[in-house]
Amino acid sequence: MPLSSFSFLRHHLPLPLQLPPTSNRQPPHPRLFHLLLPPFTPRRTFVCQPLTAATDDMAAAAAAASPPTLLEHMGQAGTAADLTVLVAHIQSACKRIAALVASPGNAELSRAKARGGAMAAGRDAPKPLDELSNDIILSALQSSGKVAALASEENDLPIWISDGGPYVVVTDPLDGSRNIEVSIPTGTIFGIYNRLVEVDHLPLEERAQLNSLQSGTRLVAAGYVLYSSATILCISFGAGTHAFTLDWSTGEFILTHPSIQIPPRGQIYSVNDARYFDWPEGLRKYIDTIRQGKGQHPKKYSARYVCSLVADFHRTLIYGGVAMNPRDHLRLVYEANPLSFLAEQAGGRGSDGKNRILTIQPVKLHQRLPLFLGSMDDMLELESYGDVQQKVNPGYEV
Ligand SMILES: O=P(O)(O)OC[C@H]1O[C@](O)(COP(=O)(O)O)[C@@H](O)[C@@H]1O
Repeated sequence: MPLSSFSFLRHHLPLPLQLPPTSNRQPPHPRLFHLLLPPFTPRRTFVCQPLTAATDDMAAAAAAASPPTLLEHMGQAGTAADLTVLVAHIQSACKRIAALVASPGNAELSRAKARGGAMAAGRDAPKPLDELSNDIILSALQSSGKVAALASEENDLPIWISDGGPYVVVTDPLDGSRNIEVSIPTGTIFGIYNRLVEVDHLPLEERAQLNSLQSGTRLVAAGYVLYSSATILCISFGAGTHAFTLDWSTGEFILTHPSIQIPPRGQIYSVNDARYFDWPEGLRKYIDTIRQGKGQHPKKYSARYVCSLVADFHRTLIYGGVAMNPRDHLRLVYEANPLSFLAEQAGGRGSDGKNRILTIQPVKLHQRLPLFLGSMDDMLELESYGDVQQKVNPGYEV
């Protein structure tokens, strides 16, 4: 029996698991039904019948009805061919990073570290995962043939890849990697710009620099990949924010959250509040007020802080509220800009406490700033306190 027939049947056999009648859970995603099926048994002999034209039609109809993969979605949206090729390479790189962060090798890395440097030294020393992730992304971008320059958190200077590449990519290849040893979610963040053809005549270093310091308003696309209980790729091409979940059985990112709209107001604030005593008066007042349910929204807010930017942002995008790091810590070019673009495309806001992030002109590749992201009403209320940027930044150990 051809494999495709199996795959068709897996999608059409009745579900053996019934949801409890009182449950308000959504039924599982159609592409994931087969994961709930028990292993194939000879009792289901009818599945071995050859497929007829009718079943072929049904298979085609089912394929048309199922949610698209990332690349199918881009095809339907009429995305430029060059951009589709580039995103195809980025998604492949991120699947490799997803496997890397889940690999048993990490446990050995952390045990060796805990033993106090018993790891191999020099050329044989294992590379930290953020460096490995950077290598994976660089190599994917090189083989895409679509990238002129890459600016990454892991490199002091932008890397010039190819004169003819139509795009420039900025990235934090593995944010939150300090959490890896305890299996807390991590993420890749990326932004895509057009190459500035008007500076093609400049010396290479200057060209690379100018291309990487483009203002966030010029982003063509931006996204993140969250490596957590599910691997989720969230992306915007400037027409809404959409999230795709990796189906490990097929290796495809499947559209699971089309046209995300961040609720105008949430009930969650996300901040490292061990720094309360270093915060300015305005921020303290804001947090004190919403905690007590005395703000514009009459409910008491809850606190959630993973300390992993992509995870904190993803939750905020779906549930609403505000995620913030009020000190000069997060990076404008490859963290704040892409995430603000996604927030805005979902109806939310990204600011440094005063200004819209996307309008801040970067002057340095690794420039840091306070970052506030979230629901429109929560953000406006927060900014109305004026004094929310933390000026004291002693460089906390943890
Ligand atoms: O220590 P803080 O101020 O809570 O910062 C935590 C933030 O720093 C990050 O870990 C990023 O920091 P690094 O770029 O130094 O890895 C984010 O994932 C997280 O949101």
